[in-house]
Amino acid sequence: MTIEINNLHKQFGKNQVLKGVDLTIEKGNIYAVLGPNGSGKTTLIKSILGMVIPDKGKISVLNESIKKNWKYRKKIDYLPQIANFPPNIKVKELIGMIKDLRNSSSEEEELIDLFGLEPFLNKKLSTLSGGTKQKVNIVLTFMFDSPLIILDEPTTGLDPKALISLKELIQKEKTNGKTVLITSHIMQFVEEVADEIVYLLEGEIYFKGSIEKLLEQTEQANFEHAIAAITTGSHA
Ligand SMILES: Nc1ncnc2c1ncn2[C@@H]1O[C@H](COP(=O)(O)OP(=O)(O)OP(=O)(O)O)[C@@H](O)[C@H]1O
Repeated sequence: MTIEINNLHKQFGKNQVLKGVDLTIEKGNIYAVLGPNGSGKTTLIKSILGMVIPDKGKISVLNESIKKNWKYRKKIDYLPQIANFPPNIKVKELIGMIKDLRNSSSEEEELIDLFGLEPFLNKKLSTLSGGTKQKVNIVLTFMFDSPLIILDEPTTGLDPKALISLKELIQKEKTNGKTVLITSHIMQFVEEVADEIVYLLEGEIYFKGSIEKLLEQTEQANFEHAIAAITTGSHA
């Protein structure tokens, strides 16, 4: 088991975001964490990363409780939704900096090649387009060799070629036995990469299972409609 979450609660002020989340993430699968805007996907992911401290509940990552334990973070490669890197440094300097910070072995050359980033290595981050910045973020995430990969909205700004490369990269990591957790609002992308759907609604896991099971349960013929059906159904 890669991640085990029991009875997780988190509120911000009066806003109760997570109200008793129970979730098991098994090794070697690709999971999509879905849910409407504001349903708590990022809060859940940040709780797993130790960036949000839960009010109640227990989280174990790779069979270790994460409470008062920071070493487990080294076993996770994380792509944040919005990466705030210093604007004045060059792409290659940023890559070097992250390598020094992580102090782990990395393989970035192949990834730089895959996303066509060579011409940008000597450019400052502030001069890059949104999609190019996201490609740099992807390189920074995938260049290490951690057993757990967490991607928050990884497709943002990517062109079709980069999107295909990202999908191939995710599948390759799965073949290598990695566990991948993804949030995305792009249903076509989710349908193509995810083995399991985890659907958060009103602070709880409303659905967990394969896309086939979701289609059956919602009596819908298509995935995007099935997801929309859950969302509208609950608020009707
Ligand atoms: N640090 C914080 N302080 C106060 N409220 C917060 C904080 N972080 C998140 N929230 C609130 O918690 C709720 C859940 O936010 P979260 O970002 O987890 O949702 P999400 O499902 O990832 O949304 P989206 O699909 O829009 O990215 C929102 O109402 C948000 O305003």
